[in-house]
Amino acid sequence: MSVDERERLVEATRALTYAVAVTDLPDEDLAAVSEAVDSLSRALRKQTRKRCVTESVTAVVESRPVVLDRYNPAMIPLEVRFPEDGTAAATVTLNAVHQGPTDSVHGGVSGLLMDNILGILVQSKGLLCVTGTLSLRYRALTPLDRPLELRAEIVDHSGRRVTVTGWIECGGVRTVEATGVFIEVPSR
Ligand SMILES: CCCCCCCCCCCC(=O)SCCNC(=O)CCNC(=O)[C@H](O)C(C)(C)COP(=O)(O)OP(=O)(O)OC[C@H]1O[C@@H](n2cnc3c(N)ncnc32)[C@H](O)[C@@H]1OP(=O)(O)O
Repeated sequence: MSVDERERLVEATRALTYAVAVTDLPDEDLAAVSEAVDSLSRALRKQTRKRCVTESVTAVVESRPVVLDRYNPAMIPLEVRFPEDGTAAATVTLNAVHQGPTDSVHGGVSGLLMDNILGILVQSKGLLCVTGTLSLRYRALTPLDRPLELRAEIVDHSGRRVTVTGWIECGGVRTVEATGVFIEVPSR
């Protein structure tokens, strides 16, 4: 399968996930849909690989934007830009698939987004790290269906520890603040 066809399949699958999350069809109409979806799963499983397709970490450089999790339909694709001020930035809109119990973005999903943008900023500097500690402060509910602005900046690098802060804003209101301590590891 070519990469473009894979991306098309992943996009279609995300659209299906959204449709499943919000469909209000009566139960009697769902059986046929489930049957069709099961049949698609069987078709795809005829040939599988062990892990999801990902971009190589060493391909992440601050001179060009990168899309994280482009080929994993269960993750949130994040196009990360690296402005000249040395930070990382991304814009993303989430929907009902990622809702928490308060009709807003699930807090764990916000944590995932923060881990990703903080981590990829560190990686873009050529530092191979894993997340050691990630702290989050939820200042306000993060809305669904509206563009969210994500940002990350490195505030300290001492020894193997790289400290990064980041935040999520919506309409100029900061809803989440994060601090991550990333630990340099030997390249595998
Ligand atoms: C397209 C592709 C995109 C690629 C880019 C994608 C970006 C996505 C980002 C997601 C990244 C992840 O989710 S990574 C997955 C989640 N993280 C993990 O699973 C990490 C699991 N933990 C570990 O592997 C380990 O505990 C390590 C590597 C973190 C540390 O073990 P170690 O190597 O033995 O190091 P150790 O000697 O203990 O400590 C080294 C130094 O770090 C400090 N240190 C150690 N742990 C911590 C900690 N949790 N918080 C603070 N500081 C710590 C120590 O005090 C010490 O400081 P000093 O005494 O030297 O001063």
